Amino acid sequence: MWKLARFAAASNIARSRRFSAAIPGPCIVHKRGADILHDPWFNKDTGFPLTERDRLGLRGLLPPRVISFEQQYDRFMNSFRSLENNTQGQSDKVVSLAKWRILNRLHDRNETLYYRVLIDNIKEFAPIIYTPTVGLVCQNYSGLFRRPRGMYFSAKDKGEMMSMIYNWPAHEVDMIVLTDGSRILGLGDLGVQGIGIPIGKLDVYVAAAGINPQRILPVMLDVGTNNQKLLEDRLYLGLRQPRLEGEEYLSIVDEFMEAVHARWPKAIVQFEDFQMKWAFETLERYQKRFCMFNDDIQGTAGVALAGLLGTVRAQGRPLTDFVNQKIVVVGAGSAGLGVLKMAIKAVAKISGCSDLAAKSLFYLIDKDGLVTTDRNNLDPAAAPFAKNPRELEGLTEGASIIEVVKKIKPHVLLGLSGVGGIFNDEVLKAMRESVSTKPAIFAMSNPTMNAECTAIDAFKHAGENIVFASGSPFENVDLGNGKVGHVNQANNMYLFPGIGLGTLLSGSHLITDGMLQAAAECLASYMAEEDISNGVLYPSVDSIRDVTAEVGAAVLRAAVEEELAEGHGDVGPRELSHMSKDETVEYVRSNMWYPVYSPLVHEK
Ligand SMILES: NC(=O)C1=CN([C@@H]2O[C@H](COP(=O)(O)OP(=O)(O)OC[C@H]3O[C@@H](n4cnc5c(N)ncnc54)[C@H](O)[C@@H]3O)[C@@H](O)[C@H]2O)C=CC1
Ligand SMILES: CC(=O)C(=O)O
Ligand SMILES: [Mg+2]
Repeated sequence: MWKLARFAAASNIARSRRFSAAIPGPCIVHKRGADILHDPWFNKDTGFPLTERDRLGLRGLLPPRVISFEQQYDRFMNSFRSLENNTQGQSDKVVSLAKWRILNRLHDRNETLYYRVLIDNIKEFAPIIYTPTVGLVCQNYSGLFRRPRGMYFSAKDKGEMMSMIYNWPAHEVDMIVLTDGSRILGLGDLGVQGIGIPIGKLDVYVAAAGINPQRILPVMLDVGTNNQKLLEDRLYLGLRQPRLEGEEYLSIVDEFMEAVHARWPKAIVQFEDFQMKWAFETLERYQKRFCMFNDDIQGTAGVALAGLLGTVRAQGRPLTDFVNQKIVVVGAGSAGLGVLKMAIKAVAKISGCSDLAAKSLFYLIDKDGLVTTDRNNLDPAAAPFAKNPRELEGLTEGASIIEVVKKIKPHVLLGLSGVGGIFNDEVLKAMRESVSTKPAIFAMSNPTMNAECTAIDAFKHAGENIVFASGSPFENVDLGNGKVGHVNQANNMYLFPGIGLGTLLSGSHLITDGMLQAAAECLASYMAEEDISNGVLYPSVDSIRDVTAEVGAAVLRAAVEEELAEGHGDVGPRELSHMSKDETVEYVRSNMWYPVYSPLVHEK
């Protein structure tokens, strides 16, 4: 497929072509001398040409030789490779943190070079700046902290946020990722240390969607933590108080959202890793007022839906067969319930059945087992998906995963529980009895330690004909005799960058269900039949810019259809509505920022 080839892994030829790209337009800078060297947005290290050194008062502040961008790139990659060699034999944790540190130092020093190495090596570096290593970084944040990144709003800042927001140095902000640190991946409440997640997600935005890094803002809303270990840790950098609750909590989030909206009315706010109750409540509260979405509920749902549709195709069945699938979802949190909501709508749409009929495909399990209407204190959020035990033929309230799998013999077993290893040998072996010709196992919880099972165990116990996907990356599995068990990465990183970029370019002031559904449908149809039949449901992370261009275009076109598109920059709603599908993809692609050194022009 041409589109897959376009942004395939950076071969040397492709790279050298990019290094000799046309001269970029100038960039205005309001500082001079050492201040520029200490600003990672503008710093070029030894790459400043001599004329620029003169113009900007840098002469004498750098060693005399000018090093090209390509040489700087190679120098960094050589250091990275030496680090890999020098850390051989050390624990995974030590190696991962060492890799994160070397990348982070570059990020802090020279963003242009940092994002270039990230874009060109996204498959290798995503597991460092994103899941799983970002989880380890968050767990150790207070010890790893050297310099701040993003903004921190705390419960102590109540009443001050409207002025604080102006402390951010950039005039324009397009994309904000916000967390309160209450449910960081599957690692629980990490308080202020959760800032690593917005930083990592925004790095993916820059790498995958080409959002300009000068227009991104990671934000931590520190309302305290209920993590006793952190409260007792003398190095902990957040507020040492229990989390705010109820109206006190909401008033902090309200104030932040209003402050953002006042300064940057078009900025998109992605809510990330909020505990379930606040994830749903804030989505409900803001989705019709602000340009926002919740990635764990909505982004994850779209990626899982694309995977579920892929599993129907992988069995050689038409999509209308979705209605005959049996799907067990383990985890009734923000992610699991988000998946159910979107998937049920999709089943009803594809097969023309009622929502009620669509619901009957799904079995929901949480920490107390199978969710049924017999449950005492049934969570209202899970209630719409609770089974009537009278219709279950032998399964009762609270049935365990193994009981449900043995009884139902599902086509798909999907985990969003945050509990590592919960798909144990027995559960995986029971999946051999699945009624599907290609049973699917999605161990979507992050980071790696929290995955419901490993790829090796899945292929070993559930059989070689399964389709496997995980939230964090695993290596493909060698099945012997030259056969390979393909590992898909079912992670919302395939959607959120396109949702953000498509919304930004549409100029819509809201993110609607229609726009999100368009994103999911686009991802679902991205893979060719041949790949799908080989169990390859998602594209390689190497082609993430291409995926994002397609997803972004789908989101933009949905906004146009819903008459929400107000345009962006010089391109107004009329021009957007006249673009063909291919033109929209090209338009989105051409708006992706790409890291090159721009000539710097000083202005007072
Ligand atoms: N792959 C991806 O793109 C994404 C993965 N996730 C992952 O999903 C996980 C859950 O996220 P949320 O839904 O936001 O968390 P959550 O805390 O809202 O929900 C967790 C759910 O798992 C259930 N659970 C806990 N222990 C269980 C057990 N022993 N058996 C069965 N169910 C159990 C809980 O009852 C709850 O319903 C996290 O690990 C997160 O990293 C979340 C979003 C995206
Ligand atoms: C991927 C993601 O958003 C999560 O694990 O929470
Ligand atoms: Mg998340």
